[in-house]
Amino acid sequence: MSRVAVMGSGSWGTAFSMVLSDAGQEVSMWARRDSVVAGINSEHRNPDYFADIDLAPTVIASTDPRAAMEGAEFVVMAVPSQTLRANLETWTIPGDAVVVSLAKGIELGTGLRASQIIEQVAGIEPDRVAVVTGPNLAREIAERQPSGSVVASTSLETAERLQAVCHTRRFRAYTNTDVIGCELGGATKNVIALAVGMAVGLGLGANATATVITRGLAESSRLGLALGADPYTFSGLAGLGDLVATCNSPLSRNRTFGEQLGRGHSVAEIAASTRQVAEGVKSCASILALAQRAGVEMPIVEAVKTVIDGTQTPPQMITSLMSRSAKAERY
Ligand SMILES: NC(=O)c1ccc[n+]([C@@H]2O[C@H](COP(=O)([O-])OP(=O)(O)OC[C@H]3O[C@@H](n4cnc5c(N)ncnc54)[C@H](O)[C@@H]3O)[C@@H](O)[C@H]2O)c1
Ligand SMILES: O=P(O)(O)OC[C@H](O)CO
Repeated sequence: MSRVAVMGSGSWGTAFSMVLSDAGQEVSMWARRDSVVAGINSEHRNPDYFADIDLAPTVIASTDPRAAMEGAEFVVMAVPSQTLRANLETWTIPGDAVVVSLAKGIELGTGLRASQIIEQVAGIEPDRVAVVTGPNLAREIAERQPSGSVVASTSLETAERLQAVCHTRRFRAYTNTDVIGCELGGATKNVIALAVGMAVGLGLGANATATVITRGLAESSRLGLALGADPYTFSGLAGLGDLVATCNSPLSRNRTFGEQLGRGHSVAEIAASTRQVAEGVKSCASILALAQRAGVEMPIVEAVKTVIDGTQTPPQMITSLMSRSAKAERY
């Protein structure tokens, strides 16, 4: 049994805590709100996320980050990408713990992936940093539906240690050492899901959504290749797998956000209607900046950003994408 701290008690932090406890680990969660801690410790339920599903009694919670991380061999970052740096700056990671990111976004301003933020802020070597990614809609994981996932670290040994603590008969974790590709796949699929959601909200059909998904994968792979990723990662669970799950599921916050945009709601209205984060809304800008620096064309990401910025409407976005010059199909 390993002791694992999960820093963040939102959707994915809560569902991943269930995976870890199902795999036999002792889990200690950090939450910001007293009511969430009280619910987990006394009712064994998170009152704010999946309140209908029981947590194992061995899952405990605290609002004190130091107490949550005490003695942990793995510290899991389960906060949104744009808040990771500020949270990490206030935390002291214990001893030689492996730090694991669940985040799927690129930091605004720096263009850093979550693993790079962890290395930079916590001063941890890459071989002690890992990520979990793949087609893992939190609600389905919390319901213990079967899913594949990817645990990635530049150190295969670290990835295998993480695999050993979270692999279950319902959560099939595959190792990967291509952290760059795994994190880029997870971040870019959120932006592509916004575009697919817009197409759905506009009433477009399967041909349109399949085209956005496929060309979205092409531009994500192009970016990955330019930034040193293994292109095969993009045809795996962290790439195609997550893209398909997110773009096809009404459970996805990014696809849902896009769908609301397609139905004519504004970014501000949609953001105000939920407290959950659709990472693609911010990461479209940071991913586009990364692509421009690398000289990579990402027309769908660029088009999504115009809608988020309010310079195009979703129908105009579709028209502008369809009006691009004719091309050969290549990555
Ligand atoms: N929900 C999913 O299905 C899912 C699946 C895989 C990956 N992810 C990724 O995991 C990360 C976390 O997502 P989530 O779904 O748990 O998000 P969420 O919005 O449900 O929860 C975020 C958690 O972070 C905490 N937090 C700490 N500091 C914060 C701050 N400054 N602002 C906002 N929240 C703060 C919140 O209290 C909350 O507990 C994201 O990068 C997301 O893309 C989510
Ligand atoms: O709800 P979303 O859009 O943040 O997607 C959740 C997961 O990343 C799916 O794997």
